[in-house]
Amino acid sequence: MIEVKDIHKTFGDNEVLKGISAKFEAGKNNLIIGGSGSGKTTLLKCIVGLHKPTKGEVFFSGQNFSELSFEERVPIRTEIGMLFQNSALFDSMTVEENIIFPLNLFTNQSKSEKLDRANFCLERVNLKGKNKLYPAELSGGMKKRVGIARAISMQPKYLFVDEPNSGLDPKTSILIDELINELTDEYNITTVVVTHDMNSVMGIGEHIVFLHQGQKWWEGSNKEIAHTDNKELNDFVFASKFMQAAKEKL
Ligand SMILES: Nc1ncnc2c1ncn2[C@@H]1O[C@H](COP(=O)(O)OP(=O)(O)OP(=O)(O)O)[C@@H](O)[C@H]1O
Repeated sequence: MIEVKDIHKTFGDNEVLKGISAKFEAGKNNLIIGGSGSGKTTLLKCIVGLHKPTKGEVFFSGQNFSELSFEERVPIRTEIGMLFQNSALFDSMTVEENIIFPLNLFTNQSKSEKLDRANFCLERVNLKGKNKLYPAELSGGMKKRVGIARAISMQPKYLFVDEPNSGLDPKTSILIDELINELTDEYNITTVVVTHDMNSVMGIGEHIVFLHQGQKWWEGSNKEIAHTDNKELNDFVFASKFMQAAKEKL
């Protein structure tokens, strides 16, 4: 489980996060949603340590990450898998080399152990045999799946995903969501996903934190969202006529 307590983040005179507290449980898809500029990515970066919160604390399985030194954070870092926007694959490396990269950095595994792990992860994301391709030879959906394979190569306890559906067609988006959902469940991962995608919200949003103007404005599940009377959340989720019509049928 991950817990954030009273997270504030200010850039210059721009107070982006104004005291966010939330718990993200293991084995659950935890979604952070909100309008553009509401602070979603900033919150994600504060949790993983890419930003230092101006105030507040982050706990990984009860351990206060915020008060650890860079070296003391290493064991937790090795338990974190990340998939950021545009998949962030290394273009000069093959698919296999990309997946093995974290294993080279953080483990003493032999070459054949690393290869076995890469093959296992590739199979798990339905890309068996694509080892020797380069990122430029992959579609957007395949790149995301390689990104996921790399993120799970270290068997993470925590998985952070920023906009997994950006640039994907609706069908591929759903496949990526389902994959994240299955892995979360299968390995009891604490998964935190930042998303704009309403299909994801309704499809895999077991626990949703809605940010508005730097604050936690609403929290609940995809089932609860359909019946919320929170105005800002309603305006955000059911902005389109199509979503409004869908809501009326729920
Ligand atoms: N490194 C930074 N330096 C200064 N300001 C920043 C920095 N990172 C983010 N911000 C500001 O913080 C605010 C929130 O940005 P953030 O990327 O967290 O929003 P978001 O909700 O993820 O938006 P989007 O949905 O558009 O990606 C924005 O006003 C942005 O300009």
